[in-house]
Amino acid sequence: MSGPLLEVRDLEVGFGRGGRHRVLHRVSFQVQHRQRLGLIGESGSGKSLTALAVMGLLPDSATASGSVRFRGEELLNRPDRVLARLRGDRMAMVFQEPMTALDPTMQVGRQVAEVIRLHQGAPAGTARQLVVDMLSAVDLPQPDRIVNAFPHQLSGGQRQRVVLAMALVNHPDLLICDEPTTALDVTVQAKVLRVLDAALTAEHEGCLFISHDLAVVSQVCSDVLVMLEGRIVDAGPVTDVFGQPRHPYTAGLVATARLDQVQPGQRLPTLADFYRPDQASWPR
Ligand SMILES: Nc1ncnc2c1ncn2[C@@H]1O[C@H](COP(=O)(O)OP(=O)(O)OP(=O)(O)O)[C@@H](O)[C@H]1O
Repeated sequence: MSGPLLEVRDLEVGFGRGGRHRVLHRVSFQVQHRQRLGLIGESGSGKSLTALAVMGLLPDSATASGSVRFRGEELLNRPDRVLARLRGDRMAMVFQEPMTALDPTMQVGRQVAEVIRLHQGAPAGTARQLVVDMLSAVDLPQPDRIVNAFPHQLSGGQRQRVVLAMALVNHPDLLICDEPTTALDVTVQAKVLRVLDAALTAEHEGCLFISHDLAVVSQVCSDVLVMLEGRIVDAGPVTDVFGQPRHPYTAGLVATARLDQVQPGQRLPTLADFYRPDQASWPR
């Protein structure tokens, strides 16, 4: 397909009467097919609101203007039934805290099956094998047992992998991740990132990956946007933006993350340096 997967142009979001308290200022960027675009910036810079605007999940108190086009179709300020059709089907989102996406009263297998049923129309029974395959693909141990577990019986990292399974099971074109591993400890974080990397590689999905962690973004993403006080201040391939930052704010971020010790021209390590996903094992 020609044209970008996602095109955000002059997105402005404000709160208060008439959106007078503006928090996003003329935010413009594109996500191409198969591109992994990182979005970094400090707390309060506007990363989450950017993602929520794309997903049509801004709070009612927000006023938004500009344009958000997904595969050429305008989404901004469209009715919720149009956006609900796209969410979980062509676009999916993973939040920082897995319990926001999970129902504590329902077995996780049923929750994954429910997503399949809603969007693929499959009867609940036929989905079971696909659910087990999906839980196995996100590297959950004993998936045929975990399918019957309730969220509170799983660890944080296991829950986030269930959420990833729910986000990926309908093969969305665009996956938005908002700090998906921030709540996890470092080893579990690495595991969830490996699963995500394998999924994105196997499915050729586009990804908007929000993080405040430059090292994580340099591992997962090919390109990056740097956001400061509601504006994009730097953008480009990860190696360029982190290797030769143009904006002083980016230079400061890089200095504190010590990514400046990477020699010019030297490739930053990526997950592929540590892990080769088995593309054939990804369930369909
Ligand atoms: N519902 C709301 N009402 C008023 N202001 C809000 C609301 N939600 C967010 N904001 C403001 O918008 C700005 C951007 O918030 P946003 O959540 O997008 O930041 P962020 O970069 O994702 O931060 P974090 O990394 O902490 O999640 C902040 O100044 C925040 O206070």
